[in-house]
Amino acid sequence: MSTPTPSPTAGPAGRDVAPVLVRGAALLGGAPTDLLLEGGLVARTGPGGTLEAPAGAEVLDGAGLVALPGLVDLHTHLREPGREDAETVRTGSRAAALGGYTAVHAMANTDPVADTAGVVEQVWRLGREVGLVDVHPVGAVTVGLGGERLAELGAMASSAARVRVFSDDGRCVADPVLMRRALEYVRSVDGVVAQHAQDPRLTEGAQMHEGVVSSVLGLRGWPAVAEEAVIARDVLLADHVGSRLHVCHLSTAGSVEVVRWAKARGVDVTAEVTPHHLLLTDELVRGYDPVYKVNPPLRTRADVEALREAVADGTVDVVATDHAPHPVEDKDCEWAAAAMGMTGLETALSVVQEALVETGLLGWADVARVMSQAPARIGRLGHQGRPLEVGEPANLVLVDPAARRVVDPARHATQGRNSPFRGLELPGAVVATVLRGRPTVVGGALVGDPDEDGRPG
Ligand SMILES: NC(=O)N[C@@H](CC(=O)O)C(=O)O
Repeated sequence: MSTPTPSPTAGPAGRDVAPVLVRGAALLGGAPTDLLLEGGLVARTGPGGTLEAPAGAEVLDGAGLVALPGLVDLHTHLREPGREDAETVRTGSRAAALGGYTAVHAMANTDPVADTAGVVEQVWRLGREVGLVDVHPVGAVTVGLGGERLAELGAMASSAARVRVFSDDGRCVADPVLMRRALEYVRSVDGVVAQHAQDPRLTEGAQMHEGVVSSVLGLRGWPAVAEEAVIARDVLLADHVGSRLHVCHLSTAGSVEVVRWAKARGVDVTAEVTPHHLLLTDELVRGYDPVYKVNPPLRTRADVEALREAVADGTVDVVATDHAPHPVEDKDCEWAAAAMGMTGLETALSVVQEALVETGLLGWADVARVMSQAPARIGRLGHQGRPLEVGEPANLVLVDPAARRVVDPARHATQGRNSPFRGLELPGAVVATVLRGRPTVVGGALVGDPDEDGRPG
């Protein structure tokens, strides 16, 4: 048994919460197991139906449910500070808990940009105040995401927020010299640069994937090579300077090939794919509905198949949401004017079940690997993504794999209504989420989440 690293965001949940007995949930999809959670930790485990509930314990019936470690998102846009009309740390945290997450990485493209210790500490503190998930701010690589000067990476790393993931996401760190310096710099704090791989010159004015559909629609295309060329450059740079690189939202079959080649060569690179790139294709753009407008764009069926295979064979390490909520007025407009981005926190697990579990590509233990363990390891979160064993932090999600539901964004906790899965029937439902021994979601609904007026949720 290893000792978990103390959590930098160990909030109010923990020692002072009542014990919880999870009864008979299939651990990682395996045998029914009882889990007694006490003092924020897994205190005891046993075969299903063998553990007694201590006095005052809350009992969660796990019959028919799968228990996984709490999900960790490596790529969430929470919009606060600056675009609280799109999302806040509170509304995004609610969506995350309902989606089965116990930690999220909040991207830096806020206003002001999270490029100083002050801004990352503000976001981190807001996350603690809400207390539904651990909010780990991502620090910008360059000042103002401007791509010209390195931001205060060291100050953000040594701040209370303990930033380990740095990204200009939404923009690419296009300058190779800056990218090289950033890679060299993060090494000293055991950090990682998460690159949004998009050559800006090859994608000027691009509106969708460059291919048959873009030619038919007459929309400016976004060639696959604009992503693949940057990934190829960056894995070579990371190799050259001996640093850790993470590639955000891989979207093409060619990107998979480049990452596979780099891993075979021993480059310290990890990669993520989004749920939408595992399920949807550019054919959907034919209706000009901006709900399908996203960066990187939806690609072809062949790309979707390659991405699924890449998750199955470990070339892609992580499924990350790229949850990007936008106000209705920024999405309900003509295609060319619409903002790019899709919500994802409340549907990610269901999409992964649909695209990867029901297709036989992943088992539940693999889902735990790509949605919890690997993202926690990449973000250096010692207290998340841990096995559900005695002495480990009690972060977990209970999923009902037999449930089916039609996605209705109006019922989502995120402020964003821009779900590309709306109207689709998807498998699986999050029944309960537990953060450090305290249930945040029970029966598919939030518990103990005070609203803006302080009333219990
Ligand atoms: N993924 C998206 O389509 N949008 C992201 C940033 C981005 O453009 O990557 C957002 O912040 O809205």
